[in-house]
Amino acid sequence: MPAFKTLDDLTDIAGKRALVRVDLNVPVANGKVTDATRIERVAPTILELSSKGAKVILLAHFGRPKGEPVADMSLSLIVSAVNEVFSRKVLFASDCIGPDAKQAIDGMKNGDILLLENTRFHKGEEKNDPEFTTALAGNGDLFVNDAFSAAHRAHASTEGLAHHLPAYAGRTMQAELEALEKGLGNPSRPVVAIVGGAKVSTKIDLLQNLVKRVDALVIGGGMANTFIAAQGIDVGKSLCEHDLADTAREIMKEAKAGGCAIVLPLDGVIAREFKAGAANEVVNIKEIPSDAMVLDVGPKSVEAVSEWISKASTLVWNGPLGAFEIEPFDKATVAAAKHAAALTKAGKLTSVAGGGDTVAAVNHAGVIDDFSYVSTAGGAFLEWMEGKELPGVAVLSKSA
Ligand SMILES: Nc1ncnc2c1ncn2[C@@H]1O[C@H](COP(=O)(O)OP(=O)(O)O)[C@@H](O)[C@H]1O
Ligand SMILES: O=C(OP(=O)(O)O)[C@H](O)COP(=O)(O)O
Repeated sequence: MPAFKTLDDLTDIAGKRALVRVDLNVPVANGKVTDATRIERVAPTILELSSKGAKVILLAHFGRPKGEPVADMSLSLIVSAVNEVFSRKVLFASDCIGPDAKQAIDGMKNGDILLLENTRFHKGEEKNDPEFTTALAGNGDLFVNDAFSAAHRAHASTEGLAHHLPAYAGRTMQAELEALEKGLGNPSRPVVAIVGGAKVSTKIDLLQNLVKRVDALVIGGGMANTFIAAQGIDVGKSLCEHDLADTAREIMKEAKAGGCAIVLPLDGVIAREFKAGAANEVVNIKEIPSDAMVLDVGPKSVEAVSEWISKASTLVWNGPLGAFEIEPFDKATVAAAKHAAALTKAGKLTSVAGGGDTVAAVNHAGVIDDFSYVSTAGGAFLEWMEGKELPGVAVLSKSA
């Protein structure tokens, strides 16, 4: 467990401007937050700081807008969900630096909570640019990082700020690291990992190390399509990153050499439209029509995944097996979640799942309370599992 300062080290903060990095990158459909877990998890830190009289200024990203304002990635869309979870009125400023931010901060009273607009609307955020970081730091007297799920990013608001201001870990940051260490610090074998979802390019590299630490890697979702295509199989219009075929082949080679089983789908549920209730059918994974896309793994694959979960003593899971937000493409994810939950309840499995959408999926399956631990983090949790140093955590230790 890394040593860092926590909120317990913060005394006499009435009137101080606390810049708090949180992860509010929550799933949204039709303008509504569909899973508020990440908001709920940062509430203790924010309400504690507020009750001690700090002016609480929230920094967060939302989606991947690539350094420019994008209307449907505005954090204004989630303010009402934040108000609801905190049972408080949270103020909002339409920029995270500059005159709009300054005006809003100058108007704050002790204990107020202000959410600043998406930090990723500025190119300097992801570049960890010193000029942008200095501008952010100018709005605060201290920095609290409570965004464990973004701690694998060395961005201005997750890493840079800790070089400018006294830095502290928030309650969720602390709790996540403690829970992961307790559940997975010395995992009981066999360890089975399930990795699915859509963030193929940002997660595929970490599989290279993960296959050295687990006994089996079950691949589903968009990630699976990339591995299937890498074997020369046509995946039609499926979500797939063809330029990562070499990386996928390399991972399969390394897994084989190290004795880690790679489990890929045998069949898929295909459709021609990405929408709920779209006409669909099950096909062999080698027979995907060129005008169709795989939106879920099929029943034979679910059976195989369930068998691997049954063999596991420890399960780590990030990324849904299919497009679970649109029925009936949630079937495989729900079946796997229920199976893992039942084994956990029976005391036969330690199960840890994480990631913004994975949490939503496990919630959708109705079994979130039966998992051993559910992390808010996906990529960060897998990188932690790989044994990698997370920049957002490392900098807190250095500044302690
Ligand atoms: N076969 C698929 N085709 C398209 N999208 C998929 C497929 N399988 C999963 N997804 C999508 O992956 C997304 C979640 O991926 P990701 O962001 O990597 O997970 P997490 O947020 O849990 O880390 C979901 O929105 C889901 O719809
Ligand atoms: O949703 C997140 O990560 P996750 O999809 O791995 O759970 C975090 O907010 C990080 O987002 P990013 O992967 O765009 O840096």
